[in-house]
Amino acid sequence: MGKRKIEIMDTTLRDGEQTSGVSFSAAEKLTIAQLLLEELHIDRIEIASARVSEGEFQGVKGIMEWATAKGYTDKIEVLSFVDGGVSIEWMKKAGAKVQNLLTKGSLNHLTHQLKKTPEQHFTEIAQAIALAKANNIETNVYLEDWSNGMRNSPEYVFHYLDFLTQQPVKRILLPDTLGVLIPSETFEFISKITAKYPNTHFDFHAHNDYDLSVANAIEAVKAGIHGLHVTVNGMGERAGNAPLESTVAVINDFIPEVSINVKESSLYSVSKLVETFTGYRIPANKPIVGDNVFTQTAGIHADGDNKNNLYFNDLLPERFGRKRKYALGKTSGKANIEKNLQELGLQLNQEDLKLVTQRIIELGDKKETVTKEDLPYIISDVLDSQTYEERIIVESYVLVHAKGMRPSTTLCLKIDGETIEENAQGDGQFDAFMNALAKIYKSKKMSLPKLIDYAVRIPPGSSSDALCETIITWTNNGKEFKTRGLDSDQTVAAIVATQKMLNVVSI
Ligand SMILES: CC(=O)SCCNC(=O)CCNC(=O)[C@H](O)C(C)(C)COP(=O)(O)OP(=O)(O)OC[C@H]1O[C@@H](n2cnc3c(N)ncnc32)[C@H](O)[C@@H]1OP(=O)(O)O
Repeated sequence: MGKRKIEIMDTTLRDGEQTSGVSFSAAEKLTIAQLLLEELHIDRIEIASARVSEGEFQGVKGIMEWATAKGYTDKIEVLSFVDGGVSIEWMKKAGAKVQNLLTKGSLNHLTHQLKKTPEQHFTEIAQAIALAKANNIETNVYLEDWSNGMRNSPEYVFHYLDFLTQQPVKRILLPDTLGVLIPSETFEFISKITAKYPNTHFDFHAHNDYDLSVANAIEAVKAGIHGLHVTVNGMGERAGNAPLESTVAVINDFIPEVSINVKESSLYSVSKLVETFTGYRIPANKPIVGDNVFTQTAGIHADGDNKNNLYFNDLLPERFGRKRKYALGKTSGKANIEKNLQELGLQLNQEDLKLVTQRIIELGDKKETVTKEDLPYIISDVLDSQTYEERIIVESYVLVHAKGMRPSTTLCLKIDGETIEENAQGDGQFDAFMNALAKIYKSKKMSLPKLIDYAVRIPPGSSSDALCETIITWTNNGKEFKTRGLDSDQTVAAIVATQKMLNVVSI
């Protein structure tokens, strides 16, 4: 028997955009829509709410022009309202072809928000569906607050579903709008519905208020649901929606009787792009996509990985386009350090390895972060040897920051013994420094890694003359790495980190 297919509907561009403080531009929406459909192979996407704004209208119009040329119009959905045709008119002008009509799935919401009777609501819904059909727009229907409806007014929900399943509706969408379900209830409610209406397509839409969105989505699949709603990075209102990444991994690893289309190996790159567009940072411990989730910190774990991969589970980072890392700090043993040295192409004898391990543990004890790129410096320092020579040295600089003037820098850089001087302006002191550096590199026809992240923190435990730790993330030839600088001045710490970067890439 073939596997049961579960449709994945991604609503990053609609419900995900309801994350407080997040707003996509039309161009960002188009890029994300293209990646969701073509790179990740998501089945359907919900891209906006109708009527919201002119920007939203332009976003939908742009996506629909692209989708029409590609033949994807039936994969693209817009949330619409029971509003006497205003949403349909808006969608028609934007070229959208599928409405997800927002209706009331609990008697409580119907009575207190719309202040209507079920019969009045159903009549208006039938009109909205008919009007859409007349305009060549297909209809799916959301039962907003459905989960509370099943708890508190099940007779209303079933009365409504009896009516709705007779309407020309393609899918019925069952949201746990307030994220109140627990897995056993999700299974019970959805089982009742799929048993009663075996010929109707139902989607489940989870929210994460109790951190149960993925668990609920899984129970919905077991109870016979046909589609699941997710968002990239679990974005969404309040605690967000079911995260695409973990929902996909759990289904693939634990429910073999169903299949989904999503391409796992592109999950990480799309997640990072959405993070960049939204400025909504992915927590480091977020499964699949967080910075730390494929990093072994404990020495014993790194050692076990060398001995038959004893500390691996099925979530291999390569599945998601990622790599395992080995952290450096006070819980590192020599196995962690050897793994990092291998990556840098460096080797130490056992005695030196012990000394370097000891120094890293000491730094970790002082709460300092140690990156792989710090290793050459630590080795050179600990072994007091010529192991590591700097080819490139920031010899001197003047940083100017004065009110009413653009920040500027004069920089003298020594490359293989030759000193070169340049001036530049920038948006800030460090930007001016980087612009001067870029000029020097250009004149020497050398390429400079790209800065992709800049984080400053004060190591906990520092006294009032606090040291700043600046950790800069760079990319060079598709490889990402971090360097760190420590100084009482933030810009100087950044320059220290930059000098390390210049030498690391020239090893
Ligand atoms: C599934 C979900 O996540 S629900 C999220 C729904 N999406 C959104 O709200 C998108 C953003 N919303 C908006 O831009 C606006 O709220 C609009 C354009 C939809 C409406 O704006 P406004 O007219 O200013 O009203 P407001 O924002 O206060 O919304 C409340 C009105 O919507 C009505 N309403 C609530 N649910 C619905 C519905 N399903 N269909 C139609 N109207 C509804 C309320 O009864 C209320 O009407 P009233 O003022 O006549 O009492």
